[in-house]
Amino acid sequence: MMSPTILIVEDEDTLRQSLQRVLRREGYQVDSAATAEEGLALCRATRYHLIISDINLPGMDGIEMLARIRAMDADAIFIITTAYGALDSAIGALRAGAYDYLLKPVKHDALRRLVRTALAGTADNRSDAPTPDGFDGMIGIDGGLRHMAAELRMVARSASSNLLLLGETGTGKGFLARAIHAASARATKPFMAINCGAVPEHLIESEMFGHVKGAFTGAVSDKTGLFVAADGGTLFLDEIGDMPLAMQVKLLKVLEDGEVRPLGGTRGRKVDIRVISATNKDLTQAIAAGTFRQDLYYRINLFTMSIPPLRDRREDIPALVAHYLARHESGKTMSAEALAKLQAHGWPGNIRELQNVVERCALISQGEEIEESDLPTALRAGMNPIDAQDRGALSIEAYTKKVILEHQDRLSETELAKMLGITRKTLWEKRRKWGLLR
Ligand SMILES: Nc1ncnc2c1ncn2[C@@H]1O[C@H](COP(=O)(O)OP(=O)(O)OP(=O)(O)O)[C@@H](O)[C@H]1O
Repeated sequence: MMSPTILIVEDEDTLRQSLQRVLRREGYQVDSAATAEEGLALCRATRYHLIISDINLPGMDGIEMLARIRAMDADAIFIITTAYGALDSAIGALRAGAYDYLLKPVKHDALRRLVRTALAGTADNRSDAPTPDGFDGMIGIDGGLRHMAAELRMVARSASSNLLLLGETGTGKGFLARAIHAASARATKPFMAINCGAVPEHLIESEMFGHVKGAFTGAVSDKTGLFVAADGGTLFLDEIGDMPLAMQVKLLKVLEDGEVRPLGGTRGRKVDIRVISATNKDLTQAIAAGTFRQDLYYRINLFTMSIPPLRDRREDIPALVAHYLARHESGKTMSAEALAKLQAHGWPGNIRELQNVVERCALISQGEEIEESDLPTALRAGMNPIDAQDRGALSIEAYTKKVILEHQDRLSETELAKMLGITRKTLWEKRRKWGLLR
């Protein structure tokens, strides 16, 4: 079998030569060019499987060259090299169809690995067969998440860019992180997760980086940290906004160096990790308030994706309900009236809340069909209605008044107070102020 052909376009002589040497040693046929114009000329004569190019070149830049080569050969795979400070242009390259990017200074290990993954299955028989798409079965990918579909595929393809997922609680940030991992070239390697808000501060460091025996009281044996356990794969940092500042500094250092050292250990270890972080906090506000480091923020969010709350993707509710009912294996279905109620609900707890409601209904309903009367009281009573989202337009006071007037006939004072998130005493005081005492 003919070995794959690679073209390197790099204006820095020593770098170009070293990249060429590393890849030749791997058995590839490698040509090189010092400018985009020269690279284009070579591409007219030879079809390369893979092109590795710097973005910043004298004359025509790497992205322009990418577009021109693409026009001649739609199958060529591009890897872009870029300095950390110019990551924006790497994102531009990914959007223009580059397979992935490598940060300068290019690490030989990372280069070998990425080239191998990029060429896997393409060597010598570049086919038109579509690659399997890890998102095909995901609920909402053709519905309320369809605006994210293209971006998701791009993010999965670029297996090394760190990603930040934003969304309210229960919108599926953890679910999406897993899906992205599973659809990426890292799929055969581990996916590890940690909730930065749930692990006590003094344990986070050893959870993430591990420790050696005797590092602190209670460290009775060596412990492997998540970074090492996830090597080659994906690390999911949930609630990153809750990470203590001291830990943020340490995390930043690991992300910069690609090396972790266990607590009490003397030697570092290289790791290759994609970090997917998630938060329901406004990190820019946290940065302004001094509780989140800006430099870490830049490291973790090469890409940002916002997952819409369930109330903004009501079209997905029937499919989600069907999914959770099928999983319950009771054969029960949801009546049209009950489904209508579910679609009118505001779902402050998003998909997780929906899942709980459906599972509970499947358990308690008597008949084959889940009726409106099987739904939780709060939901039937129209608490947290979908139009609660309009409250943003009202002042809190006006909203509170509206809720009291709308619901006081069928709710007790305790239920009303709970719905408004205030105490009964506060509710009474507001009633008195507005002359609404019962
Ligand atoms: N597209 C989807 N299809 C099916 N189930 C989903 C989908 N998205 C999320 N879920 C389910 O919804 C539940 C909540 O998702 P997940 O735990 O990922 O939310 P989250 O945003 O990470 O929440 P939190 O911020 O509270 O940790 C999970 O049980 C998950 O399996």
